[in-house]
Amino acid sequence: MVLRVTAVRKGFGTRQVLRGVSFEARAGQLVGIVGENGAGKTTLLRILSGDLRPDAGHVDLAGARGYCPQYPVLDEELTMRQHLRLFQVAYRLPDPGLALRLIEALSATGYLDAPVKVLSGGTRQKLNLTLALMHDPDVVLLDEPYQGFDWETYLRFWDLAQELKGRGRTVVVVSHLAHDTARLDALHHLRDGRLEPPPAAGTS
Ligand SMILES: Nc1ncnc2c1ncn2[C@@H]1O[C@H](COP(=O)(O)OP(=O)(O)OP(=O)(O)O)[C@@H](O)[C@H]1O
Repeated sequence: MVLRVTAVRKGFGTRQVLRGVSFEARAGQLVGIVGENGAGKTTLLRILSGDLRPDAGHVDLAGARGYCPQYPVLDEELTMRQHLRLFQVAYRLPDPGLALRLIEALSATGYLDAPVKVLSGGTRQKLNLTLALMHDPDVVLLDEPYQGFDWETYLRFWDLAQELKGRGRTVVVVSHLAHDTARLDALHHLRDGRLEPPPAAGTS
């Protein structure tokens, strides 16, 4: 099992957001987590990414993770290419080849030398997604990854997700909309701080 989440709990002040979240995902699985606004999806993904500590419970994750946050954390003054360069160094990659292929697959090559401050929301999101995927992580954690995408890009996103799955990567997609469920291997609803349906007993 590449990802095992066991009885994760998290609260902010007196508000208990996650009340015992458990699920598992194998290599090559595409898992969706849906829930209403404020259900705790981002909180859960931040815990999986290591950005936030749970109050209780465990996250066991094998390999490298790639985290695409809900809101892009980009420097307005830097270009796309400069972001790729920064992350290439941070990830210690010998070359930006995969990043450039992702930018190409998302039809954003024409914006490589534009500073982020002039980019549209959808194009920022393409960069955000590329930064999460460019080191080819084993577990990909995507928070509303297709927000702002036009229809063509949305379809390309799912092609990318399928390609990652085909190469044995584990992909977790968080969304407030439960559409395109046929593309997923498993779909969990986050409701009242727990996932439904609960994992079947004895599955591994
Ligand atoms: N750092 C924080 N401090 C206090 N409360 C927080 C913090 N982060 C999240 N919350 C609260 O936790 C609850 C869940 O928030 P979260 O962002 O995880 O929901 P979500 O399911 O991702 O929502 P959305 O679909 O609107 O993005 C909300 O009530 C939110 O206000």
